[in-house]
Amino acid sequence: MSNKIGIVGCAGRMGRMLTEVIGRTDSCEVYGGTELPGSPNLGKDLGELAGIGAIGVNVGDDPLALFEACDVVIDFSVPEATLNHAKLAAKTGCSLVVGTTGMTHEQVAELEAATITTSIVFARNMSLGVNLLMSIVEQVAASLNEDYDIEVVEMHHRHKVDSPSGTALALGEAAASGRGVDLDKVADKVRDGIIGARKRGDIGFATLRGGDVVGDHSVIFAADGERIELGHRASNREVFARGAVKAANWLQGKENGFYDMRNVLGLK
Ligand SMILES: NC(=O)C1=CN([C@@H]2O[C@H](COP(=O)(O)OP(=O)(O)OC[C@H]3O[C@@H](n4cnc5c(N)ncnc54)[C@H](OP(=O)(O)O)[C@@H]3O)[C@@H](O)[C@H]2O)C=CC1
Ligand SMILES: O=C(O)C1=N[C@H](C(=O)O)C[C@H](O)C1
Repeated sequence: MSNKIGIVGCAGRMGRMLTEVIGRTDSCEVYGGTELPGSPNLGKDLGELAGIGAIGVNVGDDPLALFEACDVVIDFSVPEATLNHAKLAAKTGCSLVVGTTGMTHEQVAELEAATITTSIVFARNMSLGVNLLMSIVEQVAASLNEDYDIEVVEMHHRHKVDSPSGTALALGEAAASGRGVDLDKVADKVRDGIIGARKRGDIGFATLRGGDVVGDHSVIFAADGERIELGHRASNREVFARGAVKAANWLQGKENGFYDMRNVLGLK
């Protein structure tokens, strides 16, 4: 039976890419999509927005109706909207795939709380490559001591609003976990002016923004005399959309619970 997928934020960069990817994926269909009331895209055909031609599904502004009608909803939007959508998922029992970044620990805990009555996949990066990279970073960090300074560098397009990226933070968490420390205690995210020498054991972050860069991430382990660099570059958003659709199909028939892409990809 075809998996009925709803897309919230369906006119956004990821929303449009999702329509395209679902359109050419067997066993699922775009069943509806929403944008905020007042959006200039209300009433438009999702396929037209995605550049694949009309599919007979129009942009609405009633997320409750979407959650009631669909098997699973995919959400790449903003944290406040995602939390509202998690409540609707909990109320209706509809599954949810969340790619939204920029959420606080408290907001992620709220998302998880919704899984008492539904199933959610939450991943700050849905690509296979980045999820593999996380495992590798954890392993390398576990093998090296604090003589190796860890720095996470990311670059994204000029429209991105959150910093560091969700992926950069997830990579920092993987490094911290490998080293057996709490990222919140060692993260150094802001450097400006006479800040003094680098603190041993810190995990630093650097953010670059510009042009149409889809998403570049590097984790650098720098010691005296040598440097290891592990990285990933996304050259289009399709890698994220493919991961999200895989997660949406994987969720069919799953127990209520809070999952991530490493569950979906069988990496843990
Ligand atoms: N996990 C992953 O693999 C990836 C995560 N992301 C993350 O996904 C998020 C979205 O990215 P991107 O697509 O580039 O951003 P966009 O701004 O292009 O898209 C977000 C869309 O959501 C809409 N929106 C906002 N609030 C609501 C709401 N309450 N109901 C319905 N729609 C809403 C926006 O409308 P409007 O423009 O009118 O505000 C917009 O159309 C970001 O947090 C980004 O970091 C991105 C790529 C990959
Ligand atoms: O906003 C984006 O574009 C992206 N956001 C995610 C993040 O914050 O890590 C994932 C990807 O890098 C693209």
